[in-house]
Amino acid sequence: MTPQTPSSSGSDETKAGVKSAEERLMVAVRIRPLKADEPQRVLYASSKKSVVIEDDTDKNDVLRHKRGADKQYSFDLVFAENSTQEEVYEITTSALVKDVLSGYNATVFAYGATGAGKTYTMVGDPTAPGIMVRALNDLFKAVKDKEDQYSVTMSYLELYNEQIRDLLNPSSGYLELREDSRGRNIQVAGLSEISTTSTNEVMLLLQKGNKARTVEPTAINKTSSRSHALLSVTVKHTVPIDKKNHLRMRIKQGRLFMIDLAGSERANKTKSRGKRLQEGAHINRSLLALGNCINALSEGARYVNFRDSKLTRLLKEALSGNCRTVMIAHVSPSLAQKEESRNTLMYADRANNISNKVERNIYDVSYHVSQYQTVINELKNEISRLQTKMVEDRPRSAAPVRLNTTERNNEVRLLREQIVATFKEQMKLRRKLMEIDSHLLGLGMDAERQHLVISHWESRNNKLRKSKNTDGFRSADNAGHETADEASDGEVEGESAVQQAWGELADIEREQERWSELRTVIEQKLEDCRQRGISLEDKLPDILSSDDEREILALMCRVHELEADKMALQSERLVRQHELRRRDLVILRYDRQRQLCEEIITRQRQLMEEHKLRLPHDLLELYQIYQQEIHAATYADYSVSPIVSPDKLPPISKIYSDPIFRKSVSTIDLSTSDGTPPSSAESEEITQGAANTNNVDNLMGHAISRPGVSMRLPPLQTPSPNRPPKRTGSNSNSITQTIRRTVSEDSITTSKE
Ligand SMILES: Nc1ncnc2c1ncn2[C@@H]1O[C@H](COP(=O)(O)OP(=O)(O)OP(=O)(O)O)[C@@H](O)[C@H]1O
Repeated sequence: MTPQTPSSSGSDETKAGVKSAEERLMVAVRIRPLKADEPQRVLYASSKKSVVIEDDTDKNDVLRHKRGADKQYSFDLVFAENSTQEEVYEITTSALVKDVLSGYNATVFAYGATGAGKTYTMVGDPTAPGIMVRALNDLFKAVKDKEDQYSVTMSYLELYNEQIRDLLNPSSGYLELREDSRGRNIQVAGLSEISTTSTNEVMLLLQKGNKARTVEPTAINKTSSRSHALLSVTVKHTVPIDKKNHLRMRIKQGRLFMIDLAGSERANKTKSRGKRLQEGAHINRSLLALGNCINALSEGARYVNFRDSKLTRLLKEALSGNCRTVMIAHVSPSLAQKEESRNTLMYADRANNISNKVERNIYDVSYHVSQYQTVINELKNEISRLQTKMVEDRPRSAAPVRLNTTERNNEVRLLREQIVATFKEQMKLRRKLMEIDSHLLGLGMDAERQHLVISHWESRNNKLRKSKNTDGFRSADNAGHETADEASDGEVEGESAVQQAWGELADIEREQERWSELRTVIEQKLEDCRQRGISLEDKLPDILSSDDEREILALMCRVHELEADKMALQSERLVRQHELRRRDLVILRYDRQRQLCEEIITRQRQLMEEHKLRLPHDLLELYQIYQQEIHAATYADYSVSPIVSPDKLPPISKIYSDPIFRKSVSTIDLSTSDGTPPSSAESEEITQGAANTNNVDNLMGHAISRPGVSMRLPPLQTPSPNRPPKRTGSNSNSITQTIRRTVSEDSITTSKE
């Protein structure tokens, strides 16, 4: 077992995929400075790796003093009182950021008693930013200008009184924690995952999240965090598999968790009463559950109960899964907090024994291509085995001599047929395995989709419940009742959608089990078939001369080579299809973004008009350029891209009414898609719409034509909040599903070839 170093990123990828290594959780201790009102220092860093708690018994009381003694604790790192924020970040976390960029999961969490300095380390203040700010800064610096390769998403939640709240969208109410039946795949239903590549935006989000945290004064800390805060950043890096061939892509995905735990506390010390007392009980309960897990893990227990609290369920991956983890234990040097500091150090000492299996998360996008590659490799191995046999001079029996020519020829023909038949069967079984793998992959994706459906409806229901409660407080006018009724309808709908999704998830899991069993059976059949082929080859020396045998083996080599070439071609074709579909998806996404921009611009213009705002000249110019661009794109795309329907490229409708754009309106050809002129009603619609300067929305729905292209501008497809998702999910779901099915059909088609 390697002790975990925070600088462990590197190239450890193996041919088969990814190498995993056992790494010990790194434990660092940070001592905060003594405050002016604190009486006496009893704790200090005795070296860069050790802390001492002094014996504070009265030195004149010899007997008691003898019994007590200074106690030293050792850790991976100790940060003394004068350590800076930068030092702490650089030594504990900066390397984790690099790890996350190369596809590892990592967690850094701050533990300690109330007022010991956890929030200072994790969040800091504007003059001394903490780990969260610095890590996000470094991450975004690393991916800057590489938006085509990296995508970054972030979420921030707080666990307060065993309830989860989205700190980036605090109004969404309490969120549910979900996991599959085997306690894996832990997800927070409905948590916002914000995608951004802008450092400024992310800093604003972080500030917003920190402001939304539950903070209350206690006797020990004026700004005591009463909740555990979990910030998660996921970085997805898409790179070509080999430099020459940019069609095959690979995804590395790393996730960094940064956690500021609430402080462990003693009610009498924090002078907590009422609500504070209840909070404290929750905080302590979850920290106790965490402590139990740490104890069990450090003792190497086979079963660790993570289910006792939401905190431990959320930290399960960080503590026992595929994750590099750093714990920063915080202590105060003050005599007043000696007991808390001792407990923290003991807790941290235990955590020092925990180890995790860490591996890089690399997913081949062209999964099916890798399946082909596996079969090609197997064929190549067979070829080299046959070639070795060809050069071997194997002992021969006298049988060939005893047979006459016809008998020998018949025998040779029969053997050749049998060998070819077993080879064909092997190929059939290999393809069957590929189909099963594709199906299992599809089932995995289906399961993920069901989790998404559940998350979606859970969060919606939370919102509905919240709005219903708010309505309950309002005056009992009709409108209020209607909204409440709608909310409960929506809730019922949501509940049944969630139930259906859980049902489907259970079906999928059963299906996964069935197919996995089938896979094992086919794998065994393939092995039997291979052995049969080998034993047939072994019969060759008994009936054939060495030249005849070589001829048959050479023939077999050729058959294998041809099959391998065929597979290579099929995989190449698949790669191209993949790439085309991927590009289609990108185009669809851009088109969606463009439609949204369209709507935003149009609405903004409407507002400007309503408020009679004069548009600056340069903005008008920009509109004009935009419209020209849209026209140019329409002409260019119409001929080459069948995916982007030309009727999704409308100009800004309101622009037609602007004097500056009148000219371009007048050039619009009012013909329909089939080349025939529009009906008079249609022409009228267009003319009236264009002339109506006050009603932009009218225009958004009207038919506008360009040379050879008729368009009825589609409304933006805002999903109806009350409509349950279809079984195939949202648009993007169905796209994913289509892709999976098609790919899976590809392998099935090729298997029939
Ligand atoms: N290393 C440090 N240098 C300077 N000031 C510090 C340091 N650590 C903590 N402080 C100060 O001590 C006070 C308490 O720190 P902080 O709020 O971070 O504690 P905490 O462990 O997060 O407490 P709680 O669990 O109650 O939220 C704050 O005023 C903070 O600025």
